[in-house]
Amino acid sequence: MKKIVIFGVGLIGGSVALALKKAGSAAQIIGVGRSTDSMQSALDLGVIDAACSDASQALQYADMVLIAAPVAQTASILTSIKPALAPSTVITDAGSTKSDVLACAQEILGEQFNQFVGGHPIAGAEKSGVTAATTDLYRNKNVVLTPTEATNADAVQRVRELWQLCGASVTEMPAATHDSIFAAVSHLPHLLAFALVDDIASRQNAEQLFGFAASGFRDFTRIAGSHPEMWRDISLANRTALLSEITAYQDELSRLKHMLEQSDGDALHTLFERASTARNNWAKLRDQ
Ligand SMILES: NC(=O)c1ccc[n+]([C@@H]2O[C@H](COP(=O)([O-])OP(=O)(O)OC[C@H]3O[C@@H](n4cnc5c(N)ncnc54)[C@H](O)[C@@H]3O)[C@@H](O)[C@H]2O)c1
Ligand SMILES: O=C(O)C(=O)C[C@]1(C(=O)O)C=C[C@@H](O)C=C1
Repeated sequence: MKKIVIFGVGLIGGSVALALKKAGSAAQIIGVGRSTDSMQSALDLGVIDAACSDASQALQYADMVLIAAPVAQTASILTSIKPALAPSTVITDAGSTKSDVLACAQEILGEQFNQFVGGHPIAGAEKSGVTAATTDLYRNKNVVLTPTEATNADAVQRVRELWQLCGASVTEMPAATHDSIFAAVSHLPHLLAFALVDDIASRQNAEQLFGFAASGFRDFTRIAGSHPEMWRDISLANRTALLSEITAYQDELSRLKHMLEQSDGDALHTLFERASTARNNWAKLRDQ
């Protein structure tokens, strides 16, 4: 790869750039951003080789385009790319939702939709911006690709190689499967953390409550410090799957509430034991 253009040089896009540099890739890395300040930071930190404010100019001789901006920005970015998109350029993205991104790519790219490979690195943080980017963010992490029947196999292979160069393992699945999985294990947990912190913060004695909150609260709510725009976009894009997950969680809470109302210690113990075993098994497998 000789040239990659990254739209959105924040935590995710910046970490791809740093990982490519660490892997010794000779690719020229061009950043296209929304704010001149963040592009200047990306240049100052040596994350990108050059910043460009004109999409057509940035795309000249590009082998690959990576969109790493909030998912609701996908349409305007693809629209800006389309007039200058050569048949040999592969476009991919890092968005946390996939059905919306693919629908948007199909509509905007038309016949060139076969050059688009949906992607999602399953790695991140509650921090955002290029200053949070790290070289090893993707090392030993999963990346999901969501090619369709229309997707060019060579394009998929090139995106696979990009993430492998960043140290990740690549899996493929349909976009709808992706969105239902991540509604359950990523999007719902973020909403729960935001909701809990918002509830505590809006109480009259919030200062007192926060004053005594400790590591349990910190672990449960770390992700409530995440980027509001990013999570607004994810929530709306994956609204249907997320609504089902909220209902399932409300049902579980209702069962728990009933056990408490009945002072049913056996039922509570059984539930906690089941959850504790599942959580510990998951952590063991993950840390292997
Ligand atoms: N943060 C995570 O944990 C995580 C993990 C996996 C995937 N993602 C996905 O990756 C994408 C980027 O997230 P992030 O955490 O890097 O966010 P970020 O806020 O750190 O970076 C996003 C960057 O995109 C820029 N941007 C916004 N609109 C743009 C536009 N129209 N054109 C060009 N640049 C634009 C912003 O200025 C910012 O620099 C999102 O789609 C998110 O869903 C995030
Ligand atoms: O570690 C975090 O802070 C994250 O939220 C990362 C996380 C997640 O695991 O839910 C968040 C969103 C992404 O799309 C992928 C990963």
